[in-house]
Amino acid sequence: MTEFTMTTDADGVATIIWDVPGKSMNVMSYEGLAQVDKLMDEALADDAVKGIILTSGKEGSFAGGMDLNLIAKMKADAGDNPAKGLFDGVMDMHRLLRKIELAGMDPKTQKGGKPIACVLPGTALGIGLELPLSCHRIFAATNSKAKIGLPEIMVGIFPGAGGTTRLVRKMGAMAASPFLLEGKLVDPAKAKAAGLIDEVTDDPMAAARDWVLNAKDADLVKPWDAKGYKMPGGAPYHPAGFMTFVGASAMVNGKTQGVYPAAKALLSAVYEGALVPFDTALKIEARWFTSVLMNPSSEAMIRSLFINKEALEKGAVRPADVADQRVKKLGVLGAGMMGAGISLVSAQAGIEVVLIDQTQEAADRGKSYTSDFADKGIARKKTTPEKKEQLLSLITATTDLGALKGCDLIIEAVFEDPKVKAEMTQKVEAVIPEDCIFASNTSTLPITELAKASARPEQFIGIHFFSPVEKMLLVEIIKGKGTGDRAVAKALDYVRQIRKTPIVVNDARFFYANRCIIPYINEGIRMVAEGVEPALIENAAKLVGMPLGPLQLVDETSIDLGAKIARATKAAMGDAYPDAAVDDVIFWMENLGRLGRKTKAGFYSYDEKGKREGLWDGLGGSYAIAEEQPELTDVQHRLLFAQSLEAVRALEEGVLMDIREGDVGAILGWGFAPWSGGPLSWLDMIGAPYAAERCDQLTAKYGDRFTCPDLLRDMAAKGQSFYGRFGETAAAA
Ligand SMILES: C/C=C/C(=O)SCCNC(=O)CCNC(=O)[C@H](O)C(C)(C)COP(=O)(O)OP(=O)(O)OC[C@H]1O[C@@H](n2cnc3c(N)ncnc32)[C@H](O)[C@@H]1OP(=O)(O)O
Repeated sequence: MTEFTMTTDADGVATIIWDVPGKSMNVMSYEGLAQVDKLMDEALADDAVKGIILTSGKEGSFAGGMDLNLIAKMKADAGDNPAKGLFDGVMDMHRLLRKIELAGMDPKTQKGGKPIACVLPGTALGIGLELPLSCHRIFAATNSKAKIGLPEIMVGIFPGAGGTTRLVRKMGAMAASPFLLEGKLVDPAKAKAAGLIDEVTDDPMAAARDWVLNAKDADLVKPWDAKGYKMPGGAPYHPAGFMTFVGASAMVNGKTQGVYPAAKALLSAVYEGALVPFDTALKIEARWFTSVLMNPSSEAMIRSLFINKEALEKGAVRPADVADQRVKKLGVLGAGMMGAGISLVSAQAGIEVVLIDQTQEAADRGKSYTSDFADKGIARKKTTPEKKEQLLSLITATTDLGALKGCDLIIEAVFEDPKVKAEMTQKVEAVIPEDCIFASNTSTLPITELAKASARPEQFIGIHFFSPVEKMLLVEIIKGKGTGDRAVAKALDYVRQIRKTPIVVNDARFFYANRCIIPYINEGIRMVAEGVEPALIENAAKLVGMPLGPLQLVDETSIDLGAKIARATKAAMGDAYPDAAVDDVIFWMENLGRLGRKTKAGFYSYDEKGKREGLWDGLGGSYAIAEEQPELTDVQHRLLFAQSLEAVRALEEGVLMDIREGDVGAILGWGFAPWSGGPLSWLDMIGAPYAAERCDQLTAKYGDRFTCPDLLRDMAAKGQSFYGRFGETAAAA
């Protein structure tokens, strides 16, 4: 497949166009690298060529980077000695980019090279920016929608095609760190201001051509190849540079708790590379990049956070034979926090919204959420007053159910009371079109039960948002027993419209996400009851990559909600209810009125403004700290297994229908240790035999809730992994 082509004009300007057939955006492949390498060789050797322009044939983008599908299997493709195979492959990439950079110039005189410009019509990410960074000048089109940067760290790798070494030498470690360590993406104007690219213009091809035809020898010499080069901000052996590196290291460790291999490797590559000449630094970068590619975390992160996330967003689990169900008019019942957030994200997607509440004041308050959100955007120059008006014009706040006429989707977000919900369902079904889909945003009530109030149970479904709606990326779609395919397709098409990631699960107590997060919180609280040092519980959670410790999480979601869930679960389970020790602590806290952040008192103490201060020292008064504290690994495993075993049980019971959804949903829904790729990926990482053995040990020590699920036991016996057992499509059924 031809991915790069070259033409040379009468003035000797060779234009190399990157245009991968059948892709809406270029991505780099092994074949592409070989092709651009060959064309560069030809252009550099051809006396008729005076200069080169590298650009893309895609409108609005240069490239999305190296093909992440390829990176995910690079290790498997690298032969019997994968570390060597990977290192050699990375060094080949470095050689190509270095060849572009040196452009055939005489190494002694630094003269006689051919100018190479890169033209970016828009988005340029990963190697799609590293390749331009090796050229002599980068011209970008004026395109405020374009994203420019190095997002590799977000999927568990780092810019390993010279981007790390070049950026630090170009702008200094301090200025480079948001791009390298946080994967910050910017539009062309900001990229130019930051020094990532050189020019932004309406006609970048003309500007590049002009530059190529007039460039001087000195214009081709990169700062790091020029005599007397000094790293901006200082190299680590200078006091200022040293402090930058110490600060960056502390910041990275603070943010990642050392569990993300890519962040550590990146810092090492930057530090060690800054001490040595450029070409040696590239080798060091290649060595660290290889170590990251060898680490199972990078494969798991790419799989869950890019490949499978994207597959779910693009309809991997959508019923195939249902026509397009995009939403035109949405009715939202209940203008509280969830209803208001759902209205906001729907209006942002251009959907007409009718927001209903019992009083006009309540409905207006819900709409004002969108207004306030837009005001913040205006203050931060992310939107304009005109766009705000446009957004607000899409939302009708009213008490009149008649306004729901013509809606093709209703999302009910009223009080979590089955009676209230049933009444609303019936009232609303009387006015909406026959074919309208009715969804409940309940987080706790079974969909099949709620659907009993509906005259059209096949059109009844759960669409469960997480709070705050505008920030949380996951939407959990719940199929009740009677839910039909059109309702599932409608929910999926709607989630795609609002640009969130869906998972589809079968109905069961707490569905999937809450079902897994509750055992995590409960395990933390149970440890408090046992006298485990609360700081040990919270830190153990952070050290395995959970964004919030279980005690902080219950403070955020509120302790009275925890108590309410505990009462309802106990009522439903009767004697089989396993969490009495947890209730002891939860009800005690509830009686004390320490309900979490909202009362500025919970497992943590808060100041007047609600800022978290530290763990509440009164806890030890009733739940004395035991003299003997458990091993850190035991605490960590209790917290991880509590969630992961629940995910396995959800899979066994058919609540989860696809293991991709189990992993993606866990990371996006409740922040399950992203470095691991999700709970099922984590179990794959530690291996089923070890996981089963740990289950037995934890069961003997702490109780039956750690009993190894049959599925995991069977996998252990057969030496299987989840992704191995469930195959390419990863479908559980
Ligand atoms: C050593 C070097 C390492 C690297 O370079 S690692 C890769 C670093 N790059 C990334 O992490 C970026 C990943 N891609 C994205 O985040 C998004 O995509 C974009 C922001 C680039 C674009 O988003 P949007 O405008 O919403 O378009 P869309 O539909 O997501 O993407 C257009 C098509 O491009 C494919 N794509 C983009 N980047 C990559 C990539 N890096 N690897 C594989 N595919 C990619 C998508 O899948 C899709 O494809 P289809 O048109 O077939 O649906």
